[in-house]
Amino acid sequence: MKVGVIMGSQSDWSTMKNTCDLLDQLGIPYETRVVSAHRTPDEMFSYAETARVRDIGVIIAGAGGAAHLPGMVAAKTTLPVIGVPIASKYLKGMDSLLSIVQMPAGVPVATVAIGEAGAKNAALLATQILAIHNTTYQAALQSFRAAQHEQALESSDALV
Ligand SMILES: Nc1c(C(=O)O)ncn1[C@@H]1O[C@H](COP(=O)(O)O)[C@@H](O)[C@H]1O
Repeated sequence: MKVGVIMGSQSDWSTMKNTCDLLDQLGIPYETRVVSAHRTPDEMFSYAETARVRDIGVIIAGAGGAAHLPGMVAAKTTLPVIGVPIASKYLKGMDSLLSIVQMPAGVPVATVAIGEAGAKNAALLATQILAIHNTTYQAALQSFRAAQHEQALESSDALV
């Protein structure tokens, strides 16, 4: 089972690369695609409708501005969808965040923080979902946490 990483535009890649780099680090298979509710609506529906049979277990959707992509994908699949708000030029991603997070009851999108931190947490959340029944992924997450723990302690030592 893999993660589907999609984004509304190629211009989102500098943020969404953080998701893919972390999935690589954790050893999680994924595919990437530019799909847009606005610019390629038919392809977006087809992506969402076929995701499960193509062995995708979780979808991570990054979008900026009027960020309809995560919600529209969520409307067409019962796979979990994690939305990453991209930092937009004029409104700094507040538009993206509110577009993604304020879903009506019945069609959830798990929304993470704006930008790089959110993109990384999306990868971790997706891995945690896939790890429910996968002990290899559980071990990868434990190693990640252990390394993070060491790094935090070391950064504290470096303050002197
Ligand atoms: N929010 C969406 C959707 C969508 O929601 O379907 N499609 C493109 N976009 C967003 O438009 C922004 C500007 O895109 P361009 O840089 O291509 O003009 C991007 O952040 C993209 O996610």
